[in-house]
Amino acid sequence: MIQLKNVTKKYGNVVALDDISLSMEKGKIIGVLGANGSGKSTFLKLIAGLVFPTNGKVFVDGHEVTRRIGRNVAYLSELDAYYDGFTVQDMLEFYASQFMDFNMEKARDILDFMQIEPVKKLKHLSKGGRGRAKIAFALAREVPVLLMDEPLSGLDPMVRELIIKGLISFVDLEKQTIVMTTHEVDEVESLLDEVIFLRDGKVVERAFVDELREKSRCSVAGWLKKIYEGEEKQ
Ligand SMILES: Nc1ncnc2c1ncn2[C@@H]1O[C@H](COP(=O)(O)OP(=O)(O)OP(=O)(O)O)[C@@H](O)[C@H]1O
Repeated sequence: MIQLKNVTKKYGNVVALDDISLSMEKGKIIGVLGANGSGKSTFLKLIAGLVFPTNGKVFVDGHEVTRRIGRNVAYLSELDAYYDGFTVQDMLEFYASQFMDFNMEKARDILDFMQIEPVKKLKHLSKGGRGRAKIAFALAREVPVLLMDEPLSGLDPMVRELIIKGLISFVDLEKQTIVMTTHEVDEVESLLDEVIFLRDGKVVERAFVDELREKSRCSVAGWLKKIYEGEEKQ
C-alpha cells in the first residue's frame, strides 16, 4: 500500500503538490491524470524517493520513503537516460548489478515479447525500440511498486499497443501496484483500476474505472471531459 499524508512539495516558491493525503491499494493499476504542470511527475518522484516532501510523509508498505529507504520501487522516467554505447544486454547486466530484485530470465522473456534483440546497441534502436526496452527493464524488477511516467509518450500506435499488452502479460498484480501518469487515457483505460485527477498540485477528483462505467456509464475520457467542462464554468 502507498500512502501520502499531508504531502506538500515546493520547488523554491513553486508549489508542485499541495497538502495531499491519500492511499493506494496493493494490486491495483492507478492512472494519475492532469494538465501539464499539475504535479503528476512530482507525485511519482515522491513515491520513488527521488524528491522529498517539503511537508508531510510518504509511505510504501508501511515504511516511510526516506533518503535511505527508497529502493522497493521501480521508477520509469519520461526521459531516456541510458549509455548510448551500451547494448541491451549490457543494460540487463547493469540492472542486475544494481538491483537485487532484477529477474534476468523475466527480462529476456519481456524483451523477446517486445521484439528487442539483446545484441543491439541502445543508440541503434528506434525511439519505439527504446520505449519498449525501457518498459522491459522496469517490468523485470520484482518490486512491490512500479512507477511509470508517461510510458506511451511520443510512441506510435503499434508500439503503444505492444507496451500495453506487455504490461497486461508481465505485471504481477498479486504482488505489484502500478502507478502511471499519462495523457493517453483512451489507450490505457482497459488497464486502469483507478484514476486520480490533479489540478494545481491538488487531488480534485478520484474514481474507480469500473464504477465510472457501471454507475455513470462513462469512460475515463468522458469523466475527464466533465471535469474540464466544470472547470471552464467556474
Ligand atoms: N526541479 C524543478 N524545479 C523547479 N520547478 C519544478 C521542478 N520540477 C517541477 N517543477 C514545477 O512544479 C510544477 C509541477 O511539475 P510536474 O513536472 O510535477 O508536473 P506534471 O503534471 O508532471 O507536468 P507534465 O505533464 O508537463 O510532465 C510545475 O509548475 C513545474 O514547473
